[in-house]
Amino acid sequence: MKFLETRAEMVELAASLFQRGYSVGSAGNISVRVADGYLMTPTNSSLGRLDAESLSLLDHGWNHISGDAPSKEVVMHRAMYEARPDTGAIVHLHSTHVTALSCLAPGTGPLIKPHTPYLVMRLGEDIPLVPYYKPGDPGMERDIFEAAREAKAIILGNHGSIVAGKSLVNAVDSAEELEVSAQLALLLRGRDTRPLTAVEIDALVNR
Ligand SMILES: O=C(O)[C@@H](O)C(=O)COP(=O)(O)O
Ligand SMILES: [Zn+2]
Repeated sequence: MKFLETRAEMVELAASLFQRGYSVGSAGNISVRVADGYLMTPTNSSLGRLDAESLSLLDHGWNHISGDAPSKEVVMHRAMYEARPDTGAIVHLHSTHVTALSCLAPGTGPLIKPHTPYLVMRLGEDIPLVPYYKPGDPGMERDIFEAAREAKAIILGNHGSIVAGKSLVNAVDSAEELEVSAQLALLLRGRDTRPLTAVEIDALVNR
């Protein structure tokens, strides 16, 4: 996809997420891999009101080249691209149900169990949790890298989610699926449920 089309797609999909309540205020950020490096949402920008020409452009070494100053979460995005080299775009959200799950006291099992096939097909069987870091803290780099090697979606303790995709459309679709799965997990909490079996999961993952 050409550079101008990529910028336009970022503005359009970010606005769509915002309009449907997946982000509010200036929460969340998005990056997309481009020929010269990475396009990223500027810090303190609203996903609902991005300006294509103000998007931050960073080179392959994540140095700021043009546009407004990038999101404070450069290190978080960088760690995920490094852990998953096939990543074309990353979406970080504070969507309500994922964030609610991320604030629960740590338990023994996974926050989101594999109850539905679409979750497993899109995001795999396990969604890891990385413990709380202050937003923008470069200290999270190792934890994000390790978690991202195992999964394309991560729950950020007391914060939200970060999701990688091969393309921006793919990352947005997956972030939406994660949010709905978190909502289901909260609805099912404390109930006797039937997660998919190992055989059923295998048939989805290896289909
Ligand atoms: O939660 C935070 O502060 C950041 O992770 C965030 O979502 C928005 O930060 P910027 O992208 O720097 O605006
Ligand atoms: Zn955030």
